[in-house]
Amino acid sequence: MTINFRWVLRHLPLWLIAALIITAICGSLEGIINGVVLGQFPSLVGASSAKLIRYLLTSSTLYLFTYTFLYLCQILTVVAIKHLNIALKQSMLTVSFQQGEATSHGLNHLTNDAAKIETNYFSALATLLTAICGAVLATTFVLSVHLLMGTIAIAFSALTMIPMVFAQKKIGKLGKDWSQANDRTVQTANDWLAGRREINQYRTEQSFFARVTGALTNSERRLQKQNIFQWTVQYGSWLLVIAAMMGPWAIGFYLMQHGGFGVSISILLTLTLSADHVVGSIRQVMAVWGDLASTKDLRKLQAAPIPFSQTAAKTPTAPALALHQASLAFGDHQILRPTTVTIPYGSKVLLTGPSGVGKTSCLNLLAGWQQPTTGKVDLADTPVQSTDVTYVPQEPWLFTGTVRDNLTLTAHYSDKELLASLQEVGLLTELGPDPLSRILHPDANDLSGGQKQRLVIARALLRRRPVLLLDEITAGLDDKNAHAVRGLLYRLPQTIVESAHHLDPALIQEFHFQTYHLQDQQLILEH
Ligand SMILES: Nc1ncnc2c1ncn2[C@@H]1O[C@H](COP(=O)(O)OP(=O)(O)OP(=O)(O)O)[C@@H](O)[C@H]1O
Repeated sequence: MTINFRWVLRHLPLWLIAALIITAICGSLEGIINGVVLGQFPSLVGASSAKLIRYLLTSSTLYLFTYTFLYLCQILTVVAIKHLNIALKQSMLTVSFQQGEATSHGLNHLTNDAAKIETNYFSALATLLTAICGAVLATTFVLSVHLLMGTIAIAFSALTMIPMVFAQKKIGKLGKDWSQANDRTVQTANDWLAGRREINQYRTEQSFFARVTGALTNSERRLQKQNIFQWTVQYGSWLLVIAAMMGPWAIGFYLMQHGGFGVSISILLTLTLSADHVVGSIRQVMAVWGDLASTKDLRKLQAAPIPFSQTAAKTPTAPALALHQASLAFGDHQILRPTTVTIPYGSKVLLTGPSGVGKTSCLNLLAGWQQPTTGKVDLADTPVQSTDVTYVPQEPWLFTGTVRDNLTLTAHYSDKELLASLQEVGLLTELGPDPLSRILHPDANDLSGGQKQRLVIARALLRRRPVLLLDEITAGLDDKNAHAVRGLLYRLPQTIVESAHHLDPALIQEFHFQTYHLQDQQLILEH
């Protein structure tokens, strides 16, 4: 999806577009008013006081009129940019989420790219509107003063567009280079802050700081390169402005000397004054064109946002989970060869295998989070979706908010249900006197790793979905808690597929677990 002019029009209310056009036209009359007002000077020589006062009042009213509209146009532009920024950031957030983009990339789009699009595209479009209005009005005036000389002046003005026509592609590419360098800066800054402890304990502050600074310098250098190139193109346009002024004068002088087409020095004077507004507006258009071009690649989002589904598909009761000739590979790294396995509802399955063999990837496949390379993964004969199952990850994620917020995730559950789920995972007494209202900060260590894990399990228990996928959930728990949490989960009637290095043999036997060992890209049934 591309953020372009059509997108902008679609995201602005009609009244705002109309008001912007009207105020831009009325606010661009300065050039003409200058011509009209200053053009009357010769007739004021020896005029009466009354005429001079009338002249002053009329001139003031005309300037007041156009500046007031210019002000209103700026205010409406601010309103329009607010609308567009909200829509842009909503789209960026949605696309990053739906495309599974890395957090640092998503944040880079939302901050740096969005800021650049605001300045160099949205604001630039507003400037373009006023510049075009100014150019059109000044052109009309110039042509009405003298058709031939006006046409010549405008034709020469058009020359100033040439550098930008040739440079816009390169400016766009430089803009993209800058964004990629920025991405790297955000990534290294993220490492610097999130990896603070490792960096400190291994005394590598200097080299890590050098990495961040290097990335920062690189992105600033790229921005500088882009800006210098843009100004160089601008300089080329300015040089052509000289031709745009001297050319019509030369022709005008020639016609004056040979007495052609009624060209006089006063016509040339008026034309130069007003044509300067044509050239000035076109020069502004050119500068803005460079800004617009610099965002060309940034405005291409990875995809169009898809509206969020309101309701999860209804999952049938007691569904079987099945791999049908399902395989998985990341590029040429094969994780699972075509495999057919059926896991009847209520089964308890253990997935084992050496580190890095692909257990988490297989769980992601069963969760519908990862699409198989070939074959399919079904739940009750329809492709499994992430909303059909509950996946409890190795590293739990808590959201900023209260324990209640973290359990409900905005769904409706009674306090009784929430407290019961905390009780089930042994957290009820550990979280203080009013556990549901306790505020959590995802980045702070106000809960231990095991407590976080149990809170996420409580969140999963509330949902009672037919399949529970557990990925190393006991990594942060002591033996007693691990045994208790597993005992609780295994007693549930749902299907459970668990990937774990540390097993609980007694429970595995008690709940009749089937063990699949992942080795050589094959799932081998052991029991
Ligand atoms: N999205 C991905 N793109 C490319 N490669 C991936 C992706 N996800 C996982 N891999 C690779 O697949 C391999 C298996 O990773 P996976 O996390 O599934 O292993 P694992 O058996 O769960 O490991 P561990 O027991 O250490 O957690 C790794 O080499 C990993 O780098």
